[in-house]
Amino acid sequence: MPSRSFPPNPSPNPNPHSILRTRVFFLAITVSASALILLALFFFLFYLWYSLVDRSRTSPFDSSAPLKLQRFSYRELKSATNVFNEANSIGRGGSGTVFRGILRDGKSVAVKKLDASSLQAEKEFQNELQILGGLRSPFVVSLLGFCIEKKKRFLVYEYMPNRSLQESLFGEGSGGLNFNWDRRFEIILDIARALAFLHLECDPPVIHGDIKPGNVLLGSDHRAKISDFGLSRIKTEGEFGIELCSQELWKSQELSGNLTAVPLETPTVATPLESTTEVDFALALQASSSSKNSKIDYNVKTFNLNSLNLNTNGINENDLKGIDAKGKGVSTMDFAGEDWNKFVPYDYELCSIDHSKELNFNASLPIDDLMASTKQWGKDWWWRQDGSGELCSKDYVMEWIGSQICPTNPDWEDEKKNSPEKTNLGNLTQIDKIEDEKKGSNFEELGSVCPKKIEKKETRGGKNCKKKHRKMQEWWKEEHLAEISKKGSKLRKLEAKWKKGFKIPHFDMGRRFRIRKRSTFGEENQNDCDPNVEFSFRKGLKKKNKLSAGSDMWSGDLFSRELSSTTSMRGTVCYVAPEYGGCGYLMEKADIYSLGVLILVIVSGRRPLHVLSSPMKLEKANLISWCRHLAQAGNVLELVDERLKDGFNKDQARLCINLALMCLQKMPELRPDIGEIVKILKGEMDLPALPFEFSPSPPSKLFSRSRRRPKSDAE
Ligand SMILES: Nc1ncnc2c1ncn2[C@@H]1O[C@H](COP(=O)(O)OP(=O)(O)OP(=O)(O)O)[C@@H](O)[C@H]1O
Repeated sequence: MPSRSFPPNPSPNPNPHSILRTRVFFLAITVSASALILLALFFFLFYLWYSLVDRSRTSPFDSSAPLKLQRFSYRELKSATNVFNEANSIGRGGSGTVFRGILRDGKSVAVKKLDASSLQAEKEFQNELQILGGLRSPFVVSLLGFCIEKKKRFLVYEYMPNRSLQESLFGEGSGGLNFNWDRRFEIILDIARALAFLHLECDPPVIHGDIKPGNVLLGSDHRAKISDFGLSRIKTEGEFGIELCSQELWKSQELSGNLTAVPLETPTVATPLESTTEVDFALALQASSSSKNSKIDYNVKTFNLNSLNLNTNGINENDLKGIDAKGKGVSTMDFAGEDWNKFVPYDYELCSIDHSKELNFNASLPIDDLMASTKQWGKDWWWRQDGSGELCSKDYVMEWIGSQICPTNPDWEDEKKNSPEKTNLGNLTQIDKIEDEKKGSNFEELGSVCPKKIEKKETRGGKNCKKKHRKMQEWWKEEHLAEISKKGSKLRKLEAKWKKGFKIPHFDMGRRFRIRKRSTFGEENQNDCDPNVEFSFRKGLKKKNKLSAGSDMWSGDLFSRELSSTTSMRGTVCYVAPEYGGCGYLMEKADIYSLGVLILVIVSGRRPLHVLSSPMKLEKANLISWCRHLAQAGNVLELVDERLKDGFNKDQARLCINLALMCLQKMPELRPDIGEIVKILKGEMDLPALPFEFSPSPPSKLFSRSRRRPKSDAE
């Protein structure tokens, strides 16, 4: 029988070779899969990094731009400016002196020599390099380069032969007369285009933060470019300061019972306000015509110099000694939480507190008490500044008048003799005359000399002084404070609570700011935090006066020019938006507010705050509130510069003024954005309807609050 063959049994012990092969196979798959995953991950991370870097390369952080800045040698700048010869000095700002220079290749440049050992200067230097250094636009002054020589810092700009708008409008031998309407309109459009570039074309957007005539420079063709990015900042992603800010305003309005029905979601395009309850028009006027003088200084983005590619730039790192490694050395603020009681929360109501109390008080006081009360007023200044950042331009005028009401003031007496009209009035401010006669005088002197003279006068004619003082106060009350003197008990309670340390919830997460007056580099005087220390803007003036001799020393704009350069100041008084400082966020709409003021200044040829020689004219002291009154009266064209006579385009002028009013709205959301502004100016878009408070026929109830003289009296 044939034997049955069976298939061979599989070996009970697997072939070790095949096992090895299988293992190697799986290992290879695992390794290659891991490698692939790692590669993919690496690629993803690289892509992420690249896209981030690439994004940061977009304007204004074009990484190549700062590198394009030329590093000048000190020697080169010395020879260009003839060793910084005074004769070549073309201007003086808050942080340094500007010289005209001619480079070896014959090119004209403006060389800004920043004040050594000044934090303000250091901050400006960093900001200009970081922000302006990366910007290229026909509407922005170009930064050509810089120079670092030990502690000295220089910035080199393209030269603008027609200097600043400030000088063109208000400077000695001002070209104001030759500044025709078309040129003014073009300048307004250029400034709007410049802001459009900053807000809309730059990614991330740049907020200038200090739009004013001094920062608008004119080229040989009188086309305008904006300059001075010392206070500017880059808007970082996810910022929503405006909404928060408005919420704060909303809250404060609710608190004071002055409700205006503007939902927080209100679209950016301005719409007429509807009133649900009675609108406190006087308060609105007061608050919106107020100026900001914030001492808060944490918001300005400072540039970390370490982030500069020092090697590429050839900057010696040793040159940068003295700068905080994190770029924070330039910050003047100390967010001290321990001194909360010293700080007051932000509220517009501060500005609307009845000043007549102080006035009445002063009027009935003997002279020495008068001085004491002035001191008291000074304290007020402190707490108004501190935290709230809110100062009213009327307050400035008030304080100024306070210092002027001194019968021994020779200018005042002289002027009285010279002018029968003024003699009758007996108590007029004479800035116009002083402007001519007192150039170079120190504003502080008036404040300090006057009280000394008062002492003498007390024996000679204290009665006289009191009488004049009272007259002045009565007049002032009648003319300017009547509308704000009728505050309800709510407001007074609020004021009382306020002084006791009552705090309104603040959106800035409880941060309060310790304000330090800066003296020299790295040196701060903590005593200045004492709220009992009298803060007067005169201090800033005195400090500044030593350095600068402005033709507008005695003008209304003296406030803005001088204060702008006061240490730890943000923005320029009269130009700075009401929300700036108190809320802490500087947003695009703050620039829009400043643009609104600037438009009015250009159209009217007046400074935003300008005390003139007669009380009738004093009604026009505050350009913004005067403009609002004209709008209510339906006569905005009265604001147009008299020097233009009839040589202006009425439609354009009306458009500009109404547009400015839109920009000057208290609520940032209600202000148009810069894209709309450019379109409106170009005639590509209609101006939205003006809010009802600017319309020619507001409810009669609102008018009843003001005892203002009829327009015919105005001149
Ligand atoms: N590029 C420039 N070309 C011509 N003149 C210039 C240039 N830059 C500045 N100036 C002149 O120098 C003056 C001072 O300029 P600067 O920027 O230092 O100060 P400011 O902007 O007027 O004041 P602040 O710095 O206090 O805001 C200007 O008003 C202008 O007349």
